[in-house]
Amino acid sequence: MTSTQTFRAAVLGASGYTGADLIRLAARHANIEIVALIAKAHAGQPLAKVFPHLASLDLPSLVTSDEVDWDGVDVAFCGLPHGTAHGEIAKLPERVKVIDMSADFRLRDLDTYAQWYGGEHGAPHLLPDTVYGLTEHYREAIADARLVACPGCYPTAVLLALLPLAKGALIATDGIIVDAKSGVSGAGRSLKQNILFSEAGEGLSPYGVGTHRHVPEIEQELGQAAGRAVTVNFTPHLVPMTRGELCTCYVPLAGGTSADDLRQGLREAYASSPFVRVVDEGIIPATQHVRGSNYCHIGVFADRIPGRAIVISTIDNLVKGSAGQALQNFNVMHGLDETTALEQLPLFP
Ligand SMILES: NC(=O)C1=CN([C@@H]2O[C@H](COP(=O)(O)OP(=O)(O)OC[C@H]3O[C@@H](n4cnc5c(N)ncnc54)[C@H](OP(=O)(O)O)[C@@H]3O)[C@@H](O)[C@H]2O)C=CC1
Ligand SMILES: CC(=O)N[C@@H](CCC(=O)OP(=O)(O)O)C(=O)O
Repeated sequence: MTSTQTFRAAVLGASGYTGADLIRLAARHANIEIVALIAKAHAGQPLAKVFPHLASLDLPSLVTSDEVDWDGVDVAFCGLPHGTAHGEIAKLPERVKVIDMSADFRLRDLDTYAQWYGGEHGAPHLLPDTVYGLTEHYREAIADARLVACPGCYPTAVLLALLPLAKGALIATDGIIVDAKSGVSGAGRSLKQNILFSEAGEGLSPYGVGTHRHVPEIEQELGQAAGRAVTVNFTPHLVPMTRGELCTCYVPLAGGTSADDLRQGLREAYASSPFVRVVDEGIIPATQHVRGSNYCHIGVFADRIPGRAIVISTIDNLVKGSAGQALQNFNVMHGLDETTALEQLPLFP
């Protein structure tokens, strides 16, 4: 649907990577006027100083949240660290719609949240009305939501590949193994030793082995789809590239199904989803095929081990894995065509 209505948007975390990509994409959206850019350490600086690649945009300077006139804001995109976002979102007027890219509102169970994120939730009263923002699977609920919790980048790639298979009982739910890889921008822009060029370059580092906080998020959604508890073995790796994420999922087939059935099931599930492409046999998804775009490419392969298949899913962590998906949710929440301002093709090579 096309509309001429303009929505006034604030970006929290505008000096971070997800904030920057959100601004890059939203600046070309005909229905969005960016009215406030919020930061902490960088507050007071012009956007062009923090992000010279956005210098051609005529946008306000970075400010703190307290300096914003929230009466003049319709929607807030939140790219704050998890553990910070819930407190900041709780302060916003109820009439402001919120699209959160942090992890703070993704887990529905408070005990699970406390166990994996360490500490009490800052806004539990908002959780019951929060919608999980995996657009392709929650469109109707997102359309009516006030607060949307966009999935983590790894859960986005994994769940787009596996949710329809769990829902359709095409795979068994015990013994799913996910081998995941992410570019360094997934760790954000703040300084951390493990993402220094000299430590992340020319190496491949597993991390969060058996303990990564995306495990409960993936299990929450797969469990709900399957109608019973699901456990997933998930191991992420840091790869010396800037953007991109690729998840290789080793899955047990449900009795009698084949890799072809899985491919067919995914094709049917995503027949009306413009950003998910189930690639043809013979094509192997790679991060270079989706870089800079909102696409997710999924490939299905037979495994030499009888009774198993391999499903490979790839996204750009900053686009489909955060800012692009946030904008896709904005479009759904405002009755706009889902692809608005997300039409750009991947950047290759
Ligand atoms: N990077 C990625 O690929 C993805 C990230 N996410 C999630 O999105 C969120 C943002 O990530 P990312 O952009 O990478 O992070 P960055 O570290 O790049 O940016 C964080 C932003 O938050 C601001 N900020 C930090 N602390 C506070 C505070 N106490 N109050 C107000 N603002 C604060 C920073 O402002 P300043 O620098 O001015 O202090 C900065 O603008 C995180 O929750 C992350 O987990 C989700 C999916 C993918
Ligand atoms: C490479 C890297 O460090 N990646 C981040 C994931 C970023 C993300 O998408 O997830 P959240 O929104 O849940 O932070 C990590 O593993 O924590």
